[in-house]
Amino acid sequence: MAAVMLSSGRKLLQTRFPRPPVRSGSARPSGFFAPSEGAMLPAGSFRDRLAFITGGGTGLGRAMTMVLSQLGARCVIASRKLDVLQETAGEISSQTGNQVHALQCDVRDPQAVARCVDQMVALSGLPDVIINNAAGNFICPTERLTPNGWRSVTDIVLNGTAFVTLELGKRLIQAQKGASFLAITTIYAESGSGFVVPSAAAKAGVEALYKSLAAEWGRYGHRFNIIQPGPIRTKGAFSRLDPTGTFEKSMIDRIPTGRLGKPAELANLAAYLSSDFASWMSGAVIRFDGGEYVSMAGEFNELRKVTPDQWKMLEAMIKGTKGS
Ligand SMILES: CCCCC/C=C\CC/C=C/C=C/C(=O)SCCNC(=O)CCNC(=O)[C@H](O)C(C)(C)COP(=O)(O)OP(=O)(O)OC[C@H]1O[C@@H](n2cnc3c(N)ncnc32)[C@H](O)[C@@H]1OP(=O)(O)O
Ligand SMILES: NC(=O)C1=CN([C@@H]2O[C@H](COP(=O)(O)OP(=O)(O)OC[C@H]3O[C@@H](n4cnc5c(N)ncnc54)[C@H](OP(=O)(O)O)[C@@H]3O)[C@@H](O)[C@H]2O)C=CC1
Repeated sequence: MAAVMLSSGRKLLQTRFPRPPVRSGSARPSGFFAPSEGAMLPAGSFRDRLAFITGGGTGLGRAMTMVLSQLGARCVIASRKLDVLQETAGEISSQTGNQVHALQCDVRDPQAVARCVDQMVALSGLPDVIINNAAGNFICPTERLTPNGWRSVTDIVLNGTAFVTLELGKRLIQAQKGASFLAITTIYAESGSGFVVPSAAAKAGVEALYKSLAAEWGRYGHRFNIIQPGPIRTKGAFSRLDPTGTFEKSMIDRIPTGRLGKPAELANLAAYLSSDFASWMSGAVIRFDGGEYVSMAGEFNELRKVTPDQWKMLEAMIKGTKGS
C-alpha cells in the first residue's frame, strides 16, 4: 500500500501499488534479445594471425580462444594450470583444425611472463593479437580483507596485465611489428563497487593503462581497447561472486535485456576489436552488459514497476497540482 503525503503530513490518497509480477531471467525481455552465438566475422579473418590469450583455458578466455581459432588464428593460451590449458587447447584445436598451444604462466611473476613469451616466440613467433583476460576476484567486506588478499587480486589483474603488456609491447616495438591489445575489465571499473574493492581498483588501473598506451604506442602500430562485460555465467566468476546463487535473480531483474550475457557473444565482440575490421579503433572502452550499468544508475529507473493504472493516477495527481 502506498500513500501520497501532503507536506502537512496528511494522507491525500491511498492506493495499492502491487508488487511487480515476479519475472524469471528468461521471461519476456529475453524473447526480444535472444543471443546469437556463431562466429560473426567472415571465415579466415584471422588466417596467418597469432593470438595470445591469458586465462584462455576457462570461461570467457576459452570462448575467445574458440572464436579466434574458428576464424583461422593460431592461438597460445597461458595461465597457472597447465592441465586445464592443455585440455582446452586439445578440444579447441580438434574442433577447428588450427593450432592452440598451452603455456604455463603466472602473470604475477614478470620473469615467468618473459619465459612464457620466449616459449611462444620459439613455437610460433610474436603475436598479432594479445588479450589480457586473466583475473582474480572474490566478494569480501573490505574490513575483512588482508594485505595478502588485496595483493592476490591486484597482482593478477593490474600487475599481471602490465607485465604481459610491457613484455610483449617492448618485443613488438623492437621487431617493428604492429598488434592489437585488448583488456577485459568490468562495468564497475568505472563506478567502483563495494565488496570487490581490490578488483574494482585494479580494473580501473588496467583501463588507465590501456587508454594511456593507446595514446603513446599508436606510433608503433599498437591498438589498445577495453571491454567491460556485465554478468556472464562462468564457474570462475559465479563461484566467487555469488557462491550461493542468491543474487542472480535480482541481478537479472535489473538487466533491461532480461538475461545474462553469453561467453560467445563476448567472444564475437573481442574478435571484432582484435580484427582488421577495427583497425581504426583504439582507446575505446566498450560496455557490454545488456544495459545493466545504466539501469542501475538512473534515479527513476525503479519506476519500471509502476503499472499503467498507477500511471493514470500519478498523471492525474501531477496535472492536478496547482502552484509550487
Ligand atoms: C550477483 C553476482 C553474480 C556474479 C556477478 C557477475 C558479474 C558482475 C561483474 C563481474 C566481474 C567479474 C570479475 C572477475 O574478475 S571474475 C574472475 C574470477 N576468477 C578468478 O578469480 C580465478 C582466479 N582466482 C583465484 O585463483 C583465487 O580466487 C585468488 C584470487 C584468491 C587467488 O588465488 P591464490 O593465489 O591461490 O590465493 P590464496 O592463497 O587462495 O589467497 C590469497 C589471499 O587472499 C585471501 N582470500 C582468498 N579468498 C578470499 C575470500 N573469499 N575472502 C577473503 N579473503 C580471501 C586468502 O585468505 C589469502 O590471504 P591471507 O592473508 O589469508 O594469506
Ligand atoms: N564472467 C563474468 O561475468 C565477468 C568476467 N569478467 C572478466 O572476464 C575475465 C574472465 O573471467 P571468467 O572467464 O569469468 O573467469 P575465470 O575464472 O574462468 O577466468 C580467469 C582466468 O584467469 C586465469 N588466472 C588467474 N590467475 C592467474 C595468474 N596468476 N596467472 C595467469 N592466469 C591466471 C585463470 O586460470 P588459472 O587458474 O589456470 O591460472 C582463469 O583461466 C576476467 O578478466 C574477469 O575479470 C568481467 C566481468 C564479468
